[in-house]
Amino acid sequence: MKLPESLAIKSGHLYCGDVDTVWLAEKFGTPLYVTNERHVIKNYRRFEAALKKYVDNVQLLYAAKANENPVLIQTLAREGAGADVFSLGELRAALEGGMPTDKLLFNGSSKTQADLRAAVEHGIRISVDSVDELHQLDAITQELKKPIKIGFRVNPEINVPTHPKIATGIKNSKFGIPAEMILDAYKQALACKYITPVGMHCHIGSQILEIEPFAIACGVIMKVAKEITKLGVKLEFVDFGGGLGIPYHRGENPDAAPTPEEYAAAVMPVFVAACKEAGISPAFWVEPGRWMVGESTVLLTKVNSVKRVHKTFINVDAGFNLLIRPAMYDSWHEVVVANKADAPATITATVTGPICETGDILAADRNLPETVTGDIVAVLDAGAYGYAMSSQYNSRPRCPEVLVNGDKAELMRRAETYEDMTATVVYPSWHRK
Ligand SMILES: Cc1ncc(COP(=O)(O)O)c(C=O)c1O
Ligand SMILES: N[C@@H](CCCC[NH3+])C(=O)O
Repeated sequence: MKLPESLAIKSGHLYCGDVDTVWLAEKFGTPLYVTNERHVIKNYRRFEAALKKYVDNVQLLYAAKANENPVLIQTLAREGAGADVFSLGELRAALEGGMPTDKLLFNGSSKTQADLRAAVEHGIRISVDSVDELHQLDAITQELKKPIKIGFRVNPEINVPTHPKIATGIKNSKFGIPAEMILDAYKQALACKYITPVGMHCHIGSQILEIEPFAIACGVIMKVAKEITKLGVKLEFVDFGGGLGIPYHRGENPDAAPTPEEYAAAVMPVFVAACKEAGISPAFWVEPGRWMVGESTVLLTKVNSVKRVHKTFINVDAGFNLLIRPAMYDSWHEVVVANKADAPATITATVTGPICETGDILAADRNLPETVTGDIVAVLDAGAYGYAMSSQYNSRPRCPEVLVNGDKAELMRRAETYEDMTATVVYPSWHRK
């Protein structure tokens, strides 16, 4: 199996950077998320360099939803990243991570008045998702007498080869405004006293392993850019969203995941030509989440027991409470027995979590080395939508997260406790002791 660059095998153990994951599991306990910071930094630099080969005016907005740990956001902020934020919580994480407000875009198809108000008060650009939202924003800006720059999210109506639950730019998606209705939205925005439309936003979906849809979307969006320029909109940015997939299948028949260089080679010429034709020079914005952090992280989990019945179950201490992707999208994550990382596969087994649901399977029917109680199983490529989508289901406190940099390894989030989980519980008066 071709491991992600964040990992290596040394003396039979799986390493993250220069740190033995088996040692990490012992020191910090399991389950444990472990992230290679240098890998995240490398990814950021590579993505930015690929785009900057074509135009200088490029801004990467890390999709904070993929992994909103403020430490990682700080890592990316130091590299110059901004963020796509989808909630007040993500906004706060981005600000705490040190991202400047002019590198943030407040996204969302169902924003509250409080969301809009916060964006206006912080002076953060907003991706407006409906004309109704525009009118609400108009009222807020008039009340606060504060100007705000916006873009609209355009739905390019493109089918993408990914799981239907994460295809966002398809015709019947809840996101964005269809291209045929967008001119009217911009006209209405131009008429608002404190609102200046300066941008355009789209996002066609996530975990996309083909490049063509990105280039097609760019063409559709830039056609709209030309039209709205004619209306009098002075475009400062066009944001093409995220979506670049990673190779979750790493064994036989590995995923042929596109690279940022391939992405840039397909998309940037379309963008550059369309800008030239329309006589505009907006910044090129992009919102990678998964590609930035997905491969950087493993979830370490200990084997509680091995059950040999009609098949072999390896029962581990992490389940869909900590990594919901396999249960939610039937996603594939490679698993490696971290303390037997170069041992030959001799059994076929299913790695199951401790949650009281049949669907709590992390990896089904995998070829693994002989595995026993106490072994450490590493679930690969868990950095995006892993901890971020975790829960406390079955009253299980969330596990800690460790950040590795070279040979250094420290907590970037401690384990939750029972007290953390119940801190918000309030007993009604007739229940008090
Ligand atoms: C608006 C928006 N931008 C960016 C992303 C990040 O996508 P990905 O993690 O696939 O790069 C998403 C998630 O799909 C999104 O909804
Ligand atoms: N949560 C999804 C990706 C959705 C991206 C957010 N729009 C996943 O784990 O693959």
